[in-house]
Amino acid sequence: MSGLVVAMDGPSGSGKSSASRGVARALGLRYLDTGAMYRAVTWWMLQRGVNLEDSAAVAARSAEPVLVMSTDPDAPGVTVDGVDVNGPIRGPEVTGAVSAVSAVPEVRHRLVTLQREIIAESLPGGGIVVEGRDIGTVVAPDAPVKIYLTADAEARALRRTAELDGTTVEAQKSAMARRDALDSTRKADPLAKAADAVELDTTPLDLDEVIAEVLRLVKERA
Ligand SMILES: Nc1ncnc2c1ncn2[C@@H]1O[C@H](COP(=O)(O)OP(=O)(O)O)[C@@H](O)[C@H]1O
Ligand SMILES: Nc1ccn([C@H]2C[C@H](O)[C@@H](COP(=O)(O)OP(=O)(O)O)O2)c(=O)n1
Repeated sequence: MSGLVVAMDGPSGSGKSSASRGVARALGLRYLDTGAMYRAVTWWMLQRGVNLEDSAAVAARSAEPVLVMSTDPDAPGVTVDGVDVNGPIRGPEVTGAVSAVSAVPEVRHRLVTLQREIIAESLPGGGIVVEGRDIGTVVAPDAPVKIYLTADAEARALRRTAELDGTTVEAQKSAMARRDALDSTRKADPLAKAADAVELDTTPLDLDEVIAEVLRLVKERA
């Protein structure tokens, strides 16, 4: 029995996680947050004192962290070497370092392999909504539904600021612009819209409207 894969890509704050979880819930699918995987590896590298400026040092240890993902859209999460890291991976230290770690080809190769295994395991149960930066282009290029979410920089910064303590819209805007630039220009698997992805600008939409539009696209395409 074949299942459905919905690929959801886009920059930080475009609404990927919220929309993907909502769509997975509505369709009874699993949900995979690939950004949490890059964040968890980054947390592990920082814990071990690996010099993140040295891509060879990151590559040399990239096979060590053992990640276990929860794909329940009501309780998503990640453990690394058995440690629940769902709090720390959202902190400023990991957020500031994750682009450097995710630019290392060995890290990407390992995580893309793991992501494809998780996708394959979900198919007999109906399928999965997978969100990240390279899902429609690299991880699941055959996904029948590919969405590229965007929102303008001000809206994305406002959304992130509302989630985090002790930050301002301006600080978020510049941190997000820096991360977008690093994620977009890396050689391996850059943030890019797949040619066959549908672009959805979420700036004027609330979350329910975004979910409804994605569900409409799933109905039309899958
Ligand atoms: N369409 C929307 N309108 C307003 N706020 C939104 C919308 N989509 C998501 N949000 C809020 O914006 C924040 C970032 O959304 P998230 O789904 O984490 O984005 P991403 O995964 O792309 O970084 C969250 O607090 C979320 O509740
Ligand atoms: N498929 C993916 C997912 C995330 N990444 C990288 C790039 C991002 O800056 C970080 C963190 O991703 P995450 O989706 O958690 O970021 P946001 O929640 O959107 O701020 O990981 C990636 O390179 N490839």
